[in-house]
Amino acid sequence: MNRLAFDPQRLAPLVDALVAQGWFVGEAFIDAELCQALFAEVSQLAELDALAAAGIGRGSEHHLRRDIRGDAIHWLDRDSLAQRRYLAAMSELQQSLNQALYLGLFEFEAHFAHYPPGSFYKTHVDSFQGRANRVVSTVLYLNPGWPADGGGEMAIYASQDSQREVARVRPEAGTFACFLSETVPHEVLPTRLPRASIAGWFRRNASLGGRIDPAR
Ligand SMILES: O=C(O)CCC(=O)C(=O)O
Ligand SMILES: [Fe+2]
Repeated sequence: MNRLAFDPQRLAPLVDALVAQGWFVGEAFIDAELCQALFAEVSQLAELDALAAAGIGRGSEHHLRRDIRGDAIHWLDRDSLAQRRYLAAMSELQQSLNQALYLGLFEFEAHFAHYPPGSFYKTHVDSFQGRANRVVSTVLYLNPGWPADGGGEMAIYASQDSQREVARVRPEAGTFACFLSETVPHEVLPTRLPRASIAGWFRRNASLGGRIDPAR
């Protein structure tokens, strides 16, 4: 379980796509065995009712809006071998992004997400307004054998035009998406089946009025 969870040869095309179009999607990108372990972990958390309803906004502005987003989450806490292996892979990706793009990324935060049937996440960008904290967003999908009529795709929209869809991503286990957090609008379309993923963000150091701005 110690080897890198993705093929390093796929890094160059990922970086090129981020530069050229602001987003990348790779199928069978993350090791299947690792995806299985992560899927088992989030499924168990859902079964135990150990996930928390996700909100929007941060700090005191954080509130639930089921009309905007309907997932339940659990922040990765390095509690399992699978989590640690995934975080090691993201750390490798962070180094490549920093070397190639001088992004100065210094931290990665991520949570499991579980979307019950009928839930969705309306079109948004991931970086909160006025805070250049999240720089690159990542999503790893965890459901094996996602059916064509399962819904729950992620729609990616053009940077300058959130009406123009440029990609639609089926949430199949192993598929990995990443995109620029501040400029790429995206949406989770209503899912018909329980949908499991890990959403994560590479962050840059940011401070607010002299206070450091912690992750999450
Ligand atoms: O699960 C996805 O496809 C995207 C999730 C997302 O946009 C988010 O958590 O900010
Ligand atoms: Fe998002």
